[in-house]
Amino acid sequence: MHADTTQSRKAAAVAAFAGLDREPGVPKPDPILVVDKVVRRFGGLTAVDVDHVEVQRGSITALIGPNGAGKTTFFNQLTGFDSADEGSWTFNGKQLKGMPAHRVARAGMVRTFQLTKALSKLTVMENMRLGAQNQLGENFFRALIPGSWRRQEDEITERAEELLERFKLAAKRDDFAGSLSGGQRKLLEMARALMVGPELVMLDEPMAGVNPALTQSLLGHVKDLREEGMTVLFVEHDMDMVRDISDWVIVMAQGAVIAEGPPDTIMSDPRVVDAYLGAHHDAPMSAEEFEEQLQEAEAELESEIEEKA
Ligand SMILES: Nc1ncnc2c1ncn2[C@@H]1O[C@H](COP(=O)(O)OP(=O)(O)OP(=O)(O)O)[C@@H](O)[C@H]1O
Repeated sequence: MHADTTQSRKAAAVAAFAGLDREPGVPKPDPILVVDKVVRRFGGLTAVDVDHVEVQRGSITALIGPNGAGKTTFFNQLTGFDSADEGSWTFNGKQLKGMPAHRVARAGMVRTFQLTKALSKLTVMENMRLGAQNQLGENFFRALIPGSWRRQEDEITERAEELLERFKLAAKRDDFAGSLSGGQRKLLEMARALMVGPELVMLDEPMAGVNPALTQSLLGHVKDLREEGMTVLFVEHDMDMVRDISDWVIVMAQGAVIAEGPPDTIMSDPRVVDAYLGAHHDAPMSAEEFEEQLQEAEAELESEIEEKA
């Protein structure tokens, strides 16, 4: 990828958000995904209650929020791994509600999954091939045409090999996925999702368990997806990553979208600070805020010591 293309993709993403209201549900200039009134209840608990949200095509959008905010449940609904009780959503203008996961993937929207125990016992290559099969579903008619199944198999292997090369996992091709490091697992999760050539890639905590030495390389891979014209929506607790790579941030709390905005200002939005503090979760503090907190805590400690003395 040439530097000027890289610049223009990033610049286009930034320009698309310039001047937008920082309100939940704000319309985007060219949304690839539009969600309306999606609700998911578990018994008496309303895990997701999203009134309206849009994801801008060609951008990297972060979905953040305290533990239990409903981010994973929302991801599962949009990608057909769980059903919504109410609401609808369109991807490229096409209604997706009720569509099973493999058809959602075929339509161009995929989500990554953290490597499960069962997948850890398969090789890297088997994981890649399975990724394609699961996502594509079975095509019985094609399977009946002599030779076409074989051809499809060869195409899958070829694509898997290209992706493993790109993600620097080619040497690990025949190793068990469970033997990979945290960062390599994340690369495999991303590579698997790309097996179906998606337009929108939804990453589930791409930084979880990654050694700091690999952070930059992983961030680079995520940025590359945008440079290739894909849209990225990711759930992440690592605020450094959110600041570093996202063009726009959507914040969920108690199932609803409570704030949206660019990464440099969203962390100081009082609604966001309240949501994190209310949930007793690590607040996304700036260095200055952290310093302030530290000084307050030290002052409190000193006064306690003085009182006791
Ligand atoms: N299958 C389920 N059955 C019952 N309750 C569920 C189920 N899945 C999720 N929940 C509940 O729904 C709420 C939202 O959970 P969810 O995992 O979507 O939040 P999250 O924002 O992804 O949290 P985290 O950041 O900790 O992963 C939580 O209160 C959770 O306990």
